[in-house]
Amino acid sequence: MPKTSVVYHSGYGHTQRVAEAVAEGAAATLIAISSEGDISEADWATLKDSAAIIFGTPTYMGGPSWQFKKFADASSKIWMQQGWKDKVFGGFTNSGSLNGDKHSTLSYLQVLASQHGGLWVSLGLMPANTLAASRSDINNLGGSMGVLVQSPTDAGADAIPQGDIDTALAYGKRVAAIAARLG
Ligand SMILES: Cc1cc2nc3c(=O)[nH]c(=O)nc-3n(C[C@H](O)[C@H](O)[C@H](O)COP(=O)(O)O)c2cc1C
Repeated sequence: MPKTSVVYHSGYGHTQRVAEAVAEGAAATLIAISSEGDISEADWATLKDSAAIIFGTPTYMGGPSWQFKKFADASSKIWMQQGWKDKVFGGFTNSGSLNGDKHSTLSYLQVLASQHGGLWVSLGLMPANTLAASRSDINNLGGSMGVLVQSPTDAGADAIPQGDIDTALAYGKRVAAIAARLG
């Protein structure tokens, strides 16, 4: 099985819970970006060795957190050498509102992957959008580019709806399977 890594930032633990679900689905290594926006040299080496990299960040003010952006900017050194070219990439974001402008964040993650010459993996799940649909259903937020998650702002990560966690699990599995197929 090719190595998959999930590199994410979480300010208050909600996005971390999503990262854990994606990593569980992908059997991936988890790399947390620190509150200072840094990862270790060993973490950079892990990313270099990975066939697939999945980015994760909360949506803050309609985009990635500054800590994730600092990580992305630091990856410009790798971009110079096209060191991540042809890797498989994916992404997820989490916010307080059902919409919350998460699309802007996912678009940014896709652009980052594309700058690195990567192969972006879509969500690949049909939306749950019938009258009977609920927040317990897979892809109930109806995304297609990557994983969208909504966390109530007055509760901890355990209040994230199961449908969103299941979506994250399924996406991790999909990214790892595609990396294996290309492997
Ligand atoms: C600085 C800041 C900006 C935020 N901006 C947005 C936003 O644009 N849209 C939204 O729906 N929620 C927004 N939120 C809410 C967070 O996305 C939400 O609480 C999320 O679960 C936080 O994830 P975390 O615990 O991993 O940091 C913002 C929160 C903070 C602290």
